[in-house]
Amino acid sequence: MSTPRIAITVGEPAGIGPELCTALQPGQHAARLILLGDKPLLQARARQTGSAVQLVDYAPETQPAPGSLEVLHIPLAAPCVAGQLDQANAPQVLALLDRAVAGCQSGEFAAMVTAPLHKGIIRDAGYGRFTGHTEYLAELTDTPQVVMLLAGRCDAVKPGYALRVALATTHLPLREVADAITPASLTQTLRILHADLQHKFGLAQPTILVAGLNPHAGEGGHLGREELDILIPVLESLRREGMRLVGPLPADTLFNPPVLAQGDAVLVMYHDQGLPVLKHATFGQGINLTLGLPLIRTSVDHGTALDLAGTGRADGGSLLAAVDLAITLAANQAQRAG
Ligand SMILES: NC(=O)C1=CN([C@@H]2O[C@H](COP(=O)(O)OP(=O)(O)OC[C@H]3O[C@@H](n4cnc5c(N)ncnc54)[C@H](O)[C@@H]3O)[C@@H](O)[C@H]2O)C=CC1
Ligand SMILES: NCC(=O)COP(=O)(O)O
Repeated sequence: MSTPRIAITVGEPAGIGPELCTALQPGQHAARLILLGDKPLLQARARQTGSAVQLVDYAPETQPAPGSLEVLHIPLAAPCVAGQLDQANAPQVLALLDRAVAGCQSGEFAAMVTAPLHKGIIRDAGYGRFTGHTEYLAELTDTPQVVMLLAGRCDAVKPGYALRVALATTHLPLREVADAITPASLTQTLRILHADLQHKFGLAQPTILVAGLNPHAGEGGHLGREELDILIPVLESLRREGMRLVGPLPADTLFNPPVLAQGDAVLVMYHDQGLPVLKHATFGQGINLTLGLPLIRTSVDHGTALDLAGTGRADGGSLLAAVDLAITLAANQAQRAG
């Protein structure tokens, strides 16, 4: 069997993505690592941050020399200075994703890993509907609904415990969150999460802890009706299908270790209900995985960190974890396919 190829998009050129990518050690992975980005930028950022890695041009059918990182060169539109955003380069950031997706769909790549991009500069450049990788990849692959899941090891719950936090809504203004949680969307989110806990994480009968939307999970309807009108009926209906669902639970106490220990994953209703807790517990080694896509996509748990770009001080642990997970998921998928 040939060595799997993993596409790694280097993300926002002014951020820490390029230097974290050139700090990867290809010899440590059972896969070919292909960096999708501007080659001169990657060479410059590697020099600036003290990486001696050998960057070679990607040729699909040619196995690179041991220890070298392959680069699929997609040029920037304008020169880039670390830490300084330039909307002229936004189309290139999206072109990296387009190329990675095309390669995953054709079978050229076994999986894709994304280094962080800057959502604001892409919007400033005129991509008015862009809200993040998750939504963009769903659109590119014609997937009506996907689920964002972040995960990291959290020994405070119990040794080796994997804290997995999935989101019922992703990058939405808070004002729009309640309206976005419908019986149909919540049902589909739980179906995708349940199926991927089984297939991607090997949990035969996963237990999902579901957070309420309102304070105290609505306090019996006195602090909001979404639990009574939407969450409880959806959970009851899916329980009748055999899913193990606990909740809706008040989000303020759900993340206490004894409660977390009863589940395999948490479903929160919105971005900042769950991710601050996850990042507090696991920042620097967490991963972000998009569930429900027809391809494997993992990512980092952090953003572009413009304040650190070019310094070589950014922690590469999360990118490493994302690459490792992509390789594992790709190997599992290949094994299932026979
Ligand atoms: N997967 C992605 O593409 C993600 C992109 N973002 C985007 O990144 C941009 C900046 O977001 P912020 O909220 O400022 O978050 P951020 O994660 O870029 O920075 C927050 C703080 O964490 C630090 N930090 C981040 N990554 C680090 C690392 N690897 N090692 C050490 N310290 C690190 C930064 O220096 C900063 O102090 C935004 O446009 C946001 O949308 C944010 C999260 C994920
Ligand atoms: N906070 C996680 C995050 O914003 C990741 O977004 P995405 O770009 O991976 O969709």
